[in-house]
Amino acid sequence: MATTAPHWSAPTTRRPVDASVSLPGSKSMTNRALVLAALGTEPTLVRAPLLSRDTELMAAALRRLGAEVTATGSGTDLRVTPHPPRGPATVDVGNAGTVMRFVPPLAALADGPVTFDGDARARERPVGPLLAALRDLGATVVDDGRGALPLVIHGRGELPGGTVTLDASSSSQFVSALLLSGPRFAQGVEVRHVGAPVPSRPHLDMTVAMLREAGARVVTDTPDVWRVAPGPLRTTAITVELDLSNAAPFLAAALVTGGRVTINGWPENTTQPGSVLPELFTRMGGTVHRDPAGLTLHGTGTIQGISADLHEIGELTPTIAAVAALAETPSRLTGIAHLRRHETDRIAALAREITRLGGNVTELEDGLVIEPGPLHGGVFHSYDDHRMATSGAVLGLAVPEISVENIATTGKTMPNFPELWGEVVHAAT
Ligand SMILES: O=C(O)C1=C[C@@H](OP(=O)(O)O)[C@@H](O)[C@H](O)C1
Ligand SMILES: C=C(OP(=O)(O)O)C(=O)O
Repeated sequence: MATTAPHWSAPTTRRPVDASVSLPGSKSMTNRALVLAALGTEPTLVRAPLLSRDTELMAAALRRLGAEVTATGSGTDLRVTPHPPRGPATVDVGNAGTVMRFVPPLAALADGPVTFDGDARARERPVGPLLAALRDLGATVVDDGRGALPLVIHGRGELPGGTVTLDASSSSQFVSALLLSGPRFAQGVEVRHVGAPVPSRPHLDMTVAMLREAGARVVTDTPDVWRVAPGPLRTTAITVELDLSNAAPFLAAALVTGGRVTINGWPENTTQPGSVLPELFTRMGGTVHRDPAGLTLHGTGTIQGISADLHEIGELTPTIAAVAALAETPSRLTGIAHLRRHETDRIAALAREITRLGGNVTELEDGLVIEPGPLHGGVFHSYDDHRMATSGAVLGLAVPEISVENIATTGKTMPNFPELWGEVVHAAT
């Protein structure tokens, strides 16, 4: 008989946390690195990758398409040996947006059919504009008739490529997906976005920067137009930065407890959206200090609410909303309608769960208004969403007796979250 794991009691502390934290690698950079390496001309060492559900799904997908992906050294790096992509193959995308969007263009280069399916939620997440773009670029795509998973790409071993126009307002990953495989299309690719602004700009910058690092020629001199020239990807090593999005709940712990958290090895220059966290959490009441060891956030004992357009940094919303629910003044978080099609409808889920704990939250079409007020304990549901689970943990620091349902869902991007969180809270002075 199937058993359900017990809810996880989120640790509460009345004392300031005082900890230095070493975080695993970035999901977004790991999965880009794996795709670029699989499309390369020679074996590539991916250093310090994230090992989690999303990256294992990506590695498995690339293996299905013929690449070799193996652990090397002490098991902390991955070696990718590319081979021409081939079908027939079946790819499980789980609920990983990066696998669901980045692998279909690569499958369009395969010789043979490639079938994609995933978790129930994956069938609800948008992929239609990407599929239409692939068809325009010469691919044969058979979907379920709704422009969603499950789908089959019937590759012929090459793709003409060329210029394509699409609406990427529901996910930046459509553009990243086409650009990442673009060097291998016969004519390269020119992607033109039309429609409401593309979200998650830093992730597009990350795609462009990593393509260039791997030897691709990318032109971005016109807003909303990206051109990738055809040519080889001659990468031999890619180093993955630590995951700044998963740094968010740990920095929040300093703010919420009036303590100190240092994120070891914070990168000096980065395209990750988490680079805005120091400024954002300063506005919410913290102070930030950088030195060669890393980035330190000190909480001051007060938490201010914030008015912020989070369109570019949507994936940080669940943590920011949790901090906002503990603030002394109201917050207004906007520009994040696209979060309704993330791992779960994050706007509805945050509103429901914070309200359930006594909070005062108004759901907007594109965001949340969060008013100050006392919270009480209860079950915080995670909706199979890693970032919902970690926001429950942030609330639990200050509110006794919160239990998070399905903390294991943090395994999507951070399997060691519960242990590391326990160590940080334990390190309260
Ligand atoms: O390219 C990426 O690695 C990502 C892009 C963003 O997706 P959306 O643009 O769909 O929000 C982000 O939310 C996601 O977590 C990771
Ligand atoms: C939206 C996210 O993930 P995905 O890559 O599945 O889109 C996320 O990690 O917050």
